[in-house]
Amino acid sequence: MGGNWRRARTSRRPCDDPRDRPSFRPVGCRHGRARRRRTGGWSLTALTLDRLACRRGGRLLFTGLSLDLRAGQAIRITGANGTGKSSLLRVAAGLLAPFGGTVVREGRTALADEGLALDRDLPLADALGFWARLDGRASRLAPALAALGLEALAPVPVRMLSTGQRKRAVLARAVLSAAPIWLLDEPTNGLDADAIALLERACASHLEAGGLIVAATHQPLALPGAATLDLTPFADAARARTMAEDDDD
Ligand SMILES: Nc1ncnc2c1ncn2[C@@H]1O[C@H](COP(=O)(O)OP(=O)(O)OP(=O)(O)O)[C@@H](O)[C@H]1O
Repeated sequence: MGGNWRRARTSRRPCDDPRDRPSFRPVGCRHGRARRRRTGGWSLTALTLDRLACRRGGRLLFTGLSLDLRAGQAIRITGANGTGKSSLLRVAAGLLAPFGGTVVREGRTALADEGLALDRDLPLADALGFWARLDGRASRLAPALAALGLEALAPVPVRMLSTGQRKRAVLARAVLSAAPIWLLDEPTNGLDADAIALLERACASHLEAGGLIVAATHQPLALPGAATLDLTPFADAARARTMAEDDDD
């Protein structure tokens, strides 16, 4: 996952199609700017996707997706396999260039996906500690391990972790990162009920502190004040656009 963790950068690219108009704004929630000021968290946190289109493998996956998230807000992204949820997160993280539209990130970004990026031969605490030191967050290692119930696994080599334990380690990195923007790709994959409860608590704390969360998930995930965005209509719009362009040829 080392390649998936990036300092915030702002990318702007003109939308190539003014027809891409539908927008989605999550409802405001009680975790807002006032709370961020109270917690003394990040100075500015926002993620704005404007008329985003994504193309992969020569195929337009979705188009016309707009989203504006501020401090304390969260959204769940749903949609059938292959609609482009993971791709959307990669575009939002700045790892994949949008085909159309713009992405503006205000704040550092942590993408927690299937990648692990922890030294497999190190004990978990040392492997996570490597990143914690890089981020100047060594003192937060123990709380991050505790947040995902990993204390007992601290001395266990990463290669010996189970699927769910590895997923918890990935999520612990998000907690440890101090990045206000969390992009979580199928965060509940492999987690048992207790671990999901811990994840939900960690997410609630993050929002309370003025962070924001985008979670692509097929599973229920309780996120305070979160709306749900179904990617299907945006994938349908992409299909319709592709068909119209084919007809024009
Ligand atoms: N590196 C890549 N190169 C080309 N095409 C890709 C690449 N990665 C993904 N795709 C394609 O993009 C489409 C969307 O994939 P993506 O993983 O974003 O969907 P998803 O909605 O997250 O799916 P799932 O629910 O199965 O996780 C798929 O058809 C996939 O084959």
